[in-house]
Amino acid sequence: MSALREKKSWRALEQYQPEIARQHLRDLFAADPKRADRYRADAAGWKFDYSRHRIDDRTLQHLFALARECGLEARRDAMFAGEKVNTTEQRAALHIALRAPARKVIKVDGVNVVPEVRTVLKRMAEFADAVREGRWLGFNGRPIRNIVNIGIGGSDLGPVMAYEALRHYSDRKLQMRFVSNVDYTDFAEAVRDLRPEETLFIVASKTFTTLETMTNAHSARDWLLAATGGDKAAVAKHFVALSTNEKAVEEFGISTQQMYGFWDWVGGRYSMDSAIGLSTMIALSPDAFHEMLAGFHAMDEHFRTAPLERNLPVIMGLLGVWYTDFFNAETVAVLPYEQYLKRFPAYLQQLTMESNGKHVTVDGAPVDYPTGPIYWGEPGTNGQHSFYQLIHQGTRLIPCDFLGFAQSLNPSGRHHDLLIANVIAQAEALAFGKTLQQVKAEGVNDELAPHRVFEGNRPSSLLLADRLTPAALGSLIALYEHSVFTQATIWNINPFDQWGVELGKQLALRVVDEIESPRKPLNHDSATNATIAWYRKARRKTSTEERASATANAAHRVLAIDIGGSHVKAMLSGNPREVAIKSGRTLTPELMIKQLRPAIRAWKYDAVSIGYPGPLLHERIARDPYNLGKGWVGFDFAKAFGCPVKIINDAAMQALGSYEGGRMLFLGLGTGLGTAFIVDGLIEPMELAHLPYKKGTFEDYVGARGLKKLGKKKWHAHVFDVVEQLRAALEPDYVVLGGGNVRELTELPEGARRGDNHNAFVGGFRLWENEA
Ligand SMILES: O=P(O)(O)OC[C@H]1O[C@](O)(CO)[C@@H](O)[C@@H]1O
Repeated sequence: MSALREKKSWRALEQYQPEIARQHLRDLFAADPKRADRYRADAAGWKFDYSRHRIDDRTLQHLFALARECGLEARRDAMFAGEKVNTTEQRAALHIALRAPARKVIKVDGVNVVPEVRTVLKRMAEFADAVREGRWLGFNGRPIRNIVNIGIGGSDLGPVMAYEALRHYSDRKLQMRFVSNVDYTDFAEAVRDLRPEETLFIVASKTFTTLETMTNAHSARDWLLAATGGDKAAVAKHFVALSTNEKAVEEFGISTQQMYGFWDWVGGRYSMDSAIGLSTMIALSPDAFHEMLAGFHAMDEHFRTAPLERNLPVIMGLLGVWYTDFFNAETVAVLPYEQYLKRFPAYLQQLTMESNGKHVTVDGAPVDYPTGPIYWGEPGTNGQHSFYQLIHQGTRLIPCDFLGFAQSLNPSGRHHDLLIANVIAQAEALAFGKTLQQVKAEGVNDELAPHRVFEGNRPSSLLLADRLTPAALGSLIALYEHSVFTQATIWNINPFDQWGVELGKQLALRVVDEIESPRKPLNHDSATNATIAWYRKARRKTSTEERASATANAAHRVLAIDIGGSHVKAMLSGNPREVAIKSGRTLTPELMIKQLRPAIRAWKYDAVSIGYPGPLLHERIARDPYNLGKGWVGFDFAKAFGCPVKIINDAAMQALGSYEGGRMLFLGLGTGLGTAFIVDGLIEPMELAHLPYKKGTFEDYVGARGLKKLGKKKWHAHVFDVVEQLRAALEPDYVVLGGGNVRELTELPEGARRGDNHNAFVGGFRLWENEA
């Protein structure tokens, strides 16, 4: 049995619980007319009414004894003193230093961190003012109007919640947006109506390595550079970084002058009042940000100094332990009756669940009691019309935290009275319910009556303040932070690490590699393998469709020409019709264009791609083709077509059209042997055909001459052998066999697939895709 369960106060609580469980809140209130006054505590502008909880004085005595037995005061003092209370990472957890007044001295490893905190805040304020006053200009001299915070977890939830909560005080000339999800939709929707020249990206990441954030930051940079014509100097005007990782910030291309730092002793979910709050400061003003910090600090001081019996975070934390461990309550609902707090439950989810979702104690022993409950919620009154039914009449016990303010920030008519009436009524209904007798007394018939009964006895806290201000928000957050800490201390777990998020991250990296290297063997369990296979298939299909439609929608209309030994074929992007003319030993470039012209007269294009059956040097034809006429080297195709022309080896063009990511080897089995190798989107020029093989070269055996000379059966065997040898040498993820003679193969080597000649056109269109 764990040390916690052996504690005297824990045992006392266990023994006492049935007695309390038997009692109804109706009786507890009836027995004590002063209950509402006695179970109330105030701090930092908040009134905490906990009278509707299933407790009495004895419960509280045992709970406070438990806190003392677990060393809460000492552990709290250790945290405030900068000791390394985050034991698994050997770090202090000093978010309280982020809001400490300048005169305070708080040391980590002997160094007072408060001056550093203040220096960063000062720099943030200077920058925030420059943006707010229109002095910070974008690359073409226009002031910044849009701020996009890119971050995830603590680098997103705090900023977005604070912005929404305090929007009332924000500068409405500035558009604030928040991008967190690696789903590109998040970024696309955030910037779709923004002008790059007026947009500032704040890349918020403690580590500056988080996959989602870095992927979005790169997309943001591409988005900006597309508007600046690739002028990288613009990055300095449009990007700032909030991080502890100076090196990675510089590697990304953001200078340290544009970086606002913080420290390893600030956990992600405790970081919204560090540099991570830069977007909040820009939106609200440095003064308002400092008011918020003062609110945090007021609650910190209350937590640090108030006796446990009057200490809001302590009482709140202990009540959570009471329900989680002695009533088996699994969740807590957070229900703000204030629309501006709509993101508060989401913010709290990270704070509470990433902190206290732990299964071992600080010493690594498995816990034998439930730890952190599930937090969830929505603003009232909306929730009343969806999930409150279950809270009122369902079979689970769900303690609720109701939040409300005396004054509305947008007063109008009866709205606020109705809002507050509802929060009061909900707490009353949950606690007192409605008995069968009361229901019947209302004239409800016997059949319906049970359905109308409210059992009641459902606990809730009421957290009330005058008005939602920056200071009120700060102290509210600090209240929950310290309540989480209180619980972690009781449960003897570390609330400051989050190893639980690592495994998924590692596996995702492995899976993404397998998705992007579609021929890589899969060695997961059968379910994971099947899902990856499903997605690979879907991705192949979508990428072909997307390619077609991207090409059709691209600003460039591309004419792709595939020159072969017997035919020249052409296709226009966005138009599935293929035209062909005969080629042969007498075909010159002039003749080819002359013969093509009538067939493509109606086509409108502004770029041309040519797949050329011969060697190229620096994207120019290096030699006339073996099987065609002369005059190809140095021919001015751009002049002849009247638009830019890209020339690529014919095998490379088909390879590009067949490419689906990863390492792909392409072999074109035609008159000769065309070869191309693509790695992560880059085409590696290769002339493998002429490498020595048996008594000749690869091409001698698997080209058209080999087929004719050796006969189908032997040719077939040589194709298999060549694929095998090249695969061993180059280690591709997959092999694509294209060219006209691929149809002679009745079977394919393992891991190889048949290319489609049509892909030559797709490759030709793709050549221009990134330049549209
Ligand atoms: O700020 P970062 O380093 O990008 O991390 C973002 C978030 O990722 C986590 O580490 C969990 O994945 C959170 O704790 C953190 O808030």
